Amino acid sequence: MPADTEKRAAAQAAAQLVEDGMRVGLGTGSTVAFLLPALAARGLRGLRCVATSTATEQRARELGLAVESFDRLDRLDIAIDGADQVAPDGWLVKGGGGAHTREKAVAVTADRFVVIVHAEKLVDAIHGPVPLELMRFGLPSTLRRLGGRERVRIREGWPPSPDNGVIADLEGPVGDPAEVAGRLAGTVGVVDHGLFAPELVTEVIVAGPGGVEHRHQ
Ligand SMILES: O=C(CO)[C@H](O)[C@H](O)COP(=O)(O)O
Repeated sequence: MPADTEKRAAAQAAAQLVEDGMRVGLGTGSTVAFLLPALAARGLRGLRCVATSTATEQRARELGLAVESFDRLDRLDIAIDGADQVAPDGWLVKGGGGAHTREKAVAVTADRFVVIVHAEKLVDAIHGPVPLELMRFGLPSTLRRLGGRERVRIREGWPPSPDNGVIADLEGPVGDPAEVAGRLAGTVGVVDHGLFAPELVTEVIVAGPGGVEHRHQ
């Protein structure tokens, strides 16, 4: 199956998990772009959605999905999002689209966090680049404490948007994701990082040449 066919298949499977009246977190990216029409096509009643990026919000609204501010909801029934890497131990890398801080905030709010990927996202072990969101204030200091510019590459052509701070990537091997995630979380100036721990994830839906597989964590 070509990647887009697989992305669509994973997205359609996830759309089936949503029921009338649910509060739904909508992720960001090209796989989620297939989720939004699949969800809209279900014609569910009383959905209340929050979006992890302005791009997702705009597209969801165009499709007639009711998107509200995340300021108004403190619990979600389900959140559905893509990923850049999925490791066998359940660790994820997210943030290829620079939305990982919002995506994590939405994921932790949901009773059920469902990840939708095509088979190429499966990796043997988590590796760099790991997306970062950094405060603009004191950026040189944060970069130095993270290991300098050989270790952290600021994404070119990503000016600060209403959605994000400074988006960068931590390069090189990751080793133990839990250790790296802890170190990044403890680094002043790092808003958040794209490592998602297995405990955050309820289910990964993987679409590959053999069909769609639901992996429960
Ligand atoms: O984390 C993300 C955006 O910040 C995306 O979910 C991730 O990059 C996967 O994107 P795609 O579905 O386009 O491969």
